[in-house]
Amino acid sequence: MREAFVDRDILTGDDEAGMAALAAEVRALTEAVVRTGVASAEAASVAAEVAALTARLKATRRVHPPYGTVGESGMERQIANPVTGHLNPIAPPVDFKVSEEGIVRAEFTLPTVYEGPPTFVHGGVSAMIMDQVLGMAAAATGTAGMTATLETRYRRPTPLGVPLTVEAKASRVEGRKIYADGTICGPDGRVTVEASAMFIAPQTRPGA
Ligand SMILES: CCCCCCCCCCCCCCCC(=O)SCCNC(=O)CCNC(=O)[C@H](O)C(C)(C)COP(=O)(O)OP(=O)(O)OC[C@H]1O[C@@H](n2cnc3c(N)ncnc32)[C@H](O)[C@@H]1OP(=O)(O)O
Repeated sequence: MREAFVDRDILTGDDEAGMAALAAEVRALTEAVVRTGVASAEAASVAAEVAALTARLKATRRVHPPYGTVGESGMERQIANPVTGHLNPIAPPVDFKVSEEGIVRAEFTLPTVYEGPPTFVHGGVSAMIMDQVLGMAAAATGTAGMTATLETRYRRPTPLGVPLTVEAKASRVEGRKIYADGTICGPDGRVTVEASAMFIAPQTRPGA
């Protein structure tokens, strides 16, 4: 456990930018895959090319995904995070800002690859984004924790392909427990998802 938190390569500058550019292309590839109308022979041909590219990347392999340098808020180092990580092709990615008041906020748009019900965002994807924003709001209190509970209330379907806003703030800290609430809103400002979570700070901070 300790090793997983500590032994990380740190990427900076051109190295981080180069990997982020690769992830962006793979993200575009993923969206192209779910929407392509090419015939099966062309799909098979592309699959062979992608397999060759995968083999090139696997030629050198890190034990764990790398970290970036710690940014202003101290939350940006997980550059392979599945919500915020610019190095992770499955991350939208969502770029959060943390205000001095501890409000964590972002605007983002989700493409077709995140579809659940037709034309709408998959509920599990919304929950993942809420877990992240609520966890960051908890961490903004100065005490980061592991998600112990996460309750999502889906008020309306969340549309794909249009600008959404997500926002969260911690409501209280009770010993090792940090409580936070947040929302996702559609372009009309109406709430589509509400969520509340409780985080528990580890007894011994991982890596400490
Ligand atoms: C500015 C700073 C920069 C920092 C920079 C980094 C920040 C960057 C932010 C990233 C944001 C990422 C956001 C995603 C975060 C995940 O996704 S975490 C992954 C999902 N969560 C997990 O895997 C957690 C798995 N569970 C566990 O590891 C352990 O059960 C926990 C949650 C750590 C608690 O274990 P524990 O410390 O042994 O807890 P324990 O001592 O038994 O109980 C303590 C208290 O909590 C209660 N409790 C324990 N578990 C639960 C539960 N599940 N439900 C309700 N109550 C519970 C107990 O009843 C007890 O209550 P009291 O008796 O004290 O009233």
